Amino acid sequence: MSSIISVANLSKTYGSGFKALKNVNLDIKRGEIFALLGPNGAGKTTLISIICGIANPSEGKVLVGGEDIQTSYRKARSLIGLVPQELHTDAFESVWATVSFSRGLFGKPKNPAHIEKVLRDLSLWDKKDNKIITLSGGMKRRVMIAKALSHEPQILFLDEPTAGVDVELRKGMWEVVRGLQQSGVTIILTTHYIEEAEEMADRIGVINKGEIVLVEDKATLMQKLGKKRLTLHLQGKVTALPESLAHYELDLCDGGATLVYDYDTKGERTGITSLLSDLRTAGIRFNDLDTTQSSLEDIFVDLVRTS
Ligand SMILES: Nc1ncnc2c1ncn2[C@@H]1O[C@H](COP(=O)(O)OP(=O)(O)OP(=O)(O)O)[C@@H](O)[C@H]1O
Repeated sequence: MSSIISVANLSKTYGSGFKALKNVNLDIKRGEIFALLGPNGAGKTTLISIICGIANPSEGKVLVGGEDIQTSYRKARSLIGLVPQELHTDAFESVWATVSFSRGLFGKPKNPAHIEKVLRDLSLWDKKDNKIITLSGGMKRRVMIAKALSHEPQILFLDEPTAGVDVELRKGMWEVVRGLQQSGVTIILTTHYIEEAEEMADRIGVINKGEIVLVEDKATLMQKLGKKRLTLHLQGKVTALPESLAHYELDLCDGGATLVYDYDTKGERTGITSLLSDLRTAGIRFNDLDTTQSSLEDIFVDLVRTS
């Protein structure tokens, strides 16, 4: 997959002297869903604003579809649709007028067939004549996406697309975003919901204190950084573990009814085979066992803490 966005050596120092971005390098592949994760104040909005040409970098370069966002702003910007967190629009306008107006801002000729397609894709067609003020919160968010898609961009930025919406609406939004990807749009989303990144993203980038601390395929990330936990359900309760098992750093839980062993999936050896053999030697038997993989949330918290 080729890069549709290329960010090189990007830094941003605000007038206050605060360094919000420090030498960021990032490539976004055409057609992917990329999730940018980071705690509050990490620099997500600053990064997106620079890529979209809303803010100027202090150093570095951004290419969008091969166009420099500073020297070829109009061309680069026309490739991007930006869905901000808040809807800035006239509450008394109709859905159709609002979305058509957004297209006009990019100097594109009228294309009612495209606007109709966007509204149908977002299940807003039957609301096209409704005033924005009469729409539910979920519909308003979809209007924001429709506005961002009105000028046929190849890239869509979604800044916290599902912040504060209920679980059902969130899942509906995920469907919409997947559909957009299938239609060929590259999607970059910022989110505080780890579950959202886990569910949606092809790749994940983690930003912390203005630095990109990790960019990885989601599946590789989960595998590489994920720890696994083996839980053994013991036949009888055990009050203390023999010295011979000390190096496994086992935890006795549930009043001695279960034994928990954390192991690294990265390691050449998990230690499971020898653990089971040593348990047998120690006379500790179990009825059942299960393993669980650490979630992206565990990985993220670890990364942000240690970086
Ligand atoms: N205009 C500005 N002048 C000075 N500092 C700023 C300005 N805008 C943002 N900052 C600072 O830069 C840092 C990064 O802000 P940014 O909004 O990019 O973070 P974020 O990752 O988007 O956070 P959030 O998740 O809370 O939206 C913050 O510490 C913020 O206070």
